[in-house]
Order: sequence, then structure tokens, then C-alpha cells
Amino acid sequence: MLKLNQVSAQYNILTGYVKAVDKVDFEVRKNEIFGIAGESGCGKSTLLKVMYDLINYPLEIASGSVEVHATDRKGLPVIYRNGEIHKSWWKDISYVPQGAMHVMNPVTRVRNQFFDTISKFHGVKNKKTLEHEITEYLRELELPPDVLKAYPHQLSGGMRQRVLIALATFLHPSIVLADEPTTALDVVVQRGILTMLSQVQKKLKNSMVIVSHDMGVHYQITNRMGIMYAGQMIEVGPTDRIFNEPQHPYTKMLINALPRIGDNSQKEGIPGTPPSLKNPPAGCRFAARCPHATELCRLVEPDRVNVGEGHYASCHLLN
Ligand SMILES: Nc1ncnc2c1ncn2[C@@H]1O[C@H](COP(=O)(O)OP(=O)(O)OP(=O)(O)O)[C@@H](O)[C@H]1O
Repeated sequence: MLKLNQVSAQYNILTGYVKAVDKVDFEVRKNEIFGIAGESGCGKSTLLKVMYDLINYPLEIASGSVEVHATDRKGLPVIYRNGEIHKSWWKDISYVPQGAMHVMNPVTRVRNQFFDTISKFHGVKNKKTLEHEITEYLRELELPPDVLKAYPHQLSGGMRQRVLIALATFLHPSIVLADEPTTALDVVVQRGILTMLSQVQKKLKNSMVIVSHDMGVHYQITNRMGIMYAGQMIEVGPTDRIFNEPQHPYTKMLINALPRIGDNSQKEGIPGTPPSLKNPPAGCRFAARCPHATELCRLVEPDRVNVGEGHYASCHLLN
């Protein structure tokens, strides 16, 4: 299980701070795929880095904490908090970053990338045994073992992404974080990646977090999801409820903008732009774009309101 307790994170830039994640508080349960959606620049990738504890300058945690709940070698419960989550990388929590090409070493064959990573985080094993285990795992995931001999540039974008997912899940981590796993891939390849992620999750019965700006991805694969707006998690709920009974005006507008079979009406985007994260406004951050905003919304930040089983949203209209 992964737990975020009122986490705020910011980029320390020369002229101030970009407050990319603001008081985010939710948990990812065992045996589920949790999606994080929201428009470009709302803080999705930063939130994933915070969850993985990949905190490098200029990013810093301003307040709050992240907890990875795992079990140690003896099967006893252990909690890794931010600052020590790196001890659980690959074994308990792994991360598939955005852009498969850029994260693989271009001059190293896939086999050696597996060996290097696994021996670094899991202790060196007999190479032959390890190669056999990797080959078997690739076969289970329906990947041709020949990919091990290839350099990353010799693989298609979809195959590179599959290899990264295989690498990230080889040690059977209980939490897998994937940042925009289908972006820049055509729809057929996208479908294959989503199917693979879903199969891996079912096999490992672990927790997966998928960041995507594409609501279609969330609809197809996630069990629960969170909607981010301007650094804040403004609504969290079961995916079917988010799509069928969205509560926050921003979520409603996101859902209404989606094309539907048989509906030929002209779809409109959400007018306006999100606020600057360098100097976010007081009150509700969506107020300037919200058709229902009142004076209260512009002045007072809304609290989270429960709107159903495991479903909550931060909006004054819900009180
Ligand atoms: N290294 C950095 N230095 C300063 N600001 C940054 C840095 N990286 C990201 N930001 C800012 O932090 C905010 C959140 O960015 P982030 O990449 O997390 O958003 P996102 O929702 O993942 O967007 P996208 O979907 O475009 O990747 C944005 O305002 C972005 O400009």
C-alpha cells in the first residue's frame, strides 16, 4: 500500500517556487490500478516522483509524508517513509518513467540493462540462472526473449515500453508507478501496453499507479482514480463513478468534453487556462474557470467533501 499524507512539493527556481504538488492526501490500495488524470502541467509527473521519492534539485518536499507499506524478508510489515523509500526501489516499489527511449541506456544491450539493474538492487546472482529467469519472465509476458540481445534503438517504441514494464516488474514489486505509459504510441500499440499492464497487475495482485492525461486510458484500465488540477487532487473515487457521477465542476467539464458514440454534438474544451503554480490564487484554484464560482470560492479554499463510498471532491458547491 502507498499512502500520501498532506504532501506538498515544489521546484526551487531562481525567482521563487513552483508549487507543483499541494497538500495531496490519498492512498493506493492493495490489488488495484489507481489512475491520476489532469491537464498538462497540473503536477502529475511531479506527484509520481514524490511517490517514488525521486527528489532531486530543484524539486523538494515542502511538507507532508509518503509511506510505502511493505513486508521485509521475514514477512513482517515494514513502512518506508520519504527519505528512505529508495531502500525499497525495484523490490517493493518500481517506476516506469515517461519516454522509454530516454530512460534506457542507448549503448547497452537490453540484457545488460536487466543485469545491471537487478544486480544493483537484488544482489548479484549466477548470470546463467538470472538470464534463464529473465527469459522465462519475458515469455510469460509474451515478449520474445530475443529482445535481450537488442540495443534500445533496434526496438519499436511499443516494444521498448514493454521491456521497461518487464524490467520494472521482474522483482514482483507490490507497487508499480507508470508515467504516461502509452503516450506517443499509436492506438493499437497503446492497447497492447494497457493489456500488458492489466495482466501484470492481475498476476502480481499488486498496486499500480498510472499517470495519463488521456481519460480513455483511465476508463479502460483503472479501478479508482484521482483528478488533479493546478497541483491539487480535487476529486478521488471509483473510476465508474468519476465517469458517471463526476462531482467537481472541473471533472464534469473533463468528462463532458469526451467524445461518445452516437453523440454528434460539438464538444468544447474548458475555457481559460490553469493558474500559475508560482503564485496560485487564494480560494479554489478552479474558480476563475468555473461557471458556478461564487465570492466564497474566490476567497476560501474548499475542504474535501465525501460524496459517496470512497468518493470525495473539494468544492464549496457540495456543502
Ligand atoms: N525542473 C523543473 N523546474 C521548475 N518547474 C518545473 C520543473 N519540472 C516541472 N515544473 C513545473 O511543475 C509543474 C508541474 O509539472 P509536471 O511535469 O509535474 O506536470 P504534468 O501534469 O506531469 O504535465 P505533463 O502532462 O505535461 O507532463 C508545471 O508548472 C511545470 O512547469
